[in-house]
Amino acid sequence: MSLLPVEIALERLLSGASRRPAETLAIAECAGRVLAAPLMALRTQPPFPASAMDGYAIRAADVETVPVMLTVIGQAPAGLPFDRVVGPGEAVRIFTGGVVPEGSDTVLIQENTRPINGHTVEVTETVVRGKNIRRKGLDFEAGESLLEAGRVLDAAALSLAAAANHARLDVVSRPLVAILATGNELVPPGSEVGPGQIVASNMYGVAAIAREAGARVLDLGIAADRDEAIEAALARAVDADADIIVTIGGASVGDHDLVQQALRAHGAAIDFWKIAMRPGKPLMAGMLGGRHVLGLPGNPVASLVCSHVFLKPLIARLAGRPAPDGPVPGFIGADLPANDLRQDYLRAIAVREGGRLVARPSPIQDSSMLRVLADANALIVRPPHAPAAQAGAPSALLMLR
Ligand SMILES: Nc1nc2c(c(=O)[nH]1)N[C@H]1C(S)=C(S)[C@@H](COP(=O)(O)OP(=O)(O)OC[C@H]3O[C@@H](n4cnc5c(N)ncnc54)[C@H](O)[C@@H]3O)O[C@H]1N2
Ligand code: MOO
Repeated sequence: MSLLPVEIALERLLSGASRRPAETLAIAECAGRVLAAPLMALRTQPPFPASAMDGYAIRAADVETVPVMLTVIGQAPAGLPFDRVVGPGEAVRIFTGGVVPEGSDTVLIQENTRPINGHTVEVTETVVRGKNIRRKGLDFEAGESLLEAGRVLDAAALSLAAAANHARLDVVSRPLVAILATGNELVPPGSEVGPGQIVASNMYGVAAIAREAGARVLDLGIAADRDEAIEAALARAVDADADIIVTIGGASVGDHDLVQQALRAHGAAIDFWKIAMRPGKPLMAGMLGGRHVLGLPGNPVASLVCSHVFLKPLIARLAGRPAPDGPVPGFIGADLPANDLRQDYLRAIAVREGGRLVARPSPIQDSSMLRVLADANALIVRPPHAPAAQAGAPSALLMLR
């Protein structure tokens, strides 16, 4: 049986994925969202020559020789411009953010002056012309492009957008990921668990990965291993206009693995099934009327590893976000046997040792073991047919946290 290499599967998955349309939101709602269009400045900042310090607006020529007395002719606090021209021998008391009045060319910090009375100030230090003035447009000019489309709206980007006078922003709308668990044996967490039953756990981890990647999530609950049950859940996903339908379980070859059959019956075209990876071999992908379908294997670790490797980049593509971080270079902390045809994702604990990131794999790599995955902070990525390797050998590491 031929298994599709991970890279080719990912390429095929992403080749059919494009960015969702934009929506306009109040700026207060935009933290962490992605700009859908370049952002232009609606105003100039600062909009006037502004004082950077508390002190006096003066003419530099007047203080070439110090000490010298100047006549204080008024005040310019922030928000209240002084409306007369500063002449020779004159000063205006100014505060940080105040408009530098016409006629003055410099702001002298108040620490270098000594007020004599309300109308006279003694200047004790000379100052370079232009000092402590933020020129008009120092930060940006009206009409300038400030942020690129695709920029994730972090703290600085949001404040910049607000400073440029945008109350609403065009952002990429978030994809909706509908998640369906399948299996007769599954019961929700907190249930009385009967004989042979298993607590459904995967949905929570998959949903967390989806949200973190920038998606909204619709929980379709648990469907029994019956065509009608699975199809009814698929119909709900279509009604909700999900961009990605994720199924969990029923992806393999057993008599009760009905997901692929139900998907086809519902009109889905399956693009690929079975990947050269461990865990995650039975992963399938396809399209259902313009929606992406990702069939994750049921084994808990397989479903989460596949979500990191496939679901995250797919969501990023739809959400207009940069591709998630790929593996980083590191080293293995234990001897590893030669690998077979499946790319391995070994659960490991990576630590920094003398500037090197060294990952020690868990001795048991069973794809049912969530505790091992929760303890791990990295996956050692071993390519297909990698030869046996000794502790200290380099290896790619996909960091989980
Ligand atoms: N003859 C073969 N058998 C299997 C193969 C194979 O190639 N040939 N592949 C194995 C691999 S690899 C995997 S992975 C599993 C996955 O198969 P399914 O996707 O069909 O998963 P299920 O059979 O439905 O479940 C497997 C396992 O996981 C538990 N499970 C399922 N859903 C959840 C959930 N939402 N939360 C928690 N646990 C879940 C389920 O109870 C089973 O124990 O197939 C191998 N078999
Ligand atoms: O590869 Mo399956 O994905 O867990 O055992």
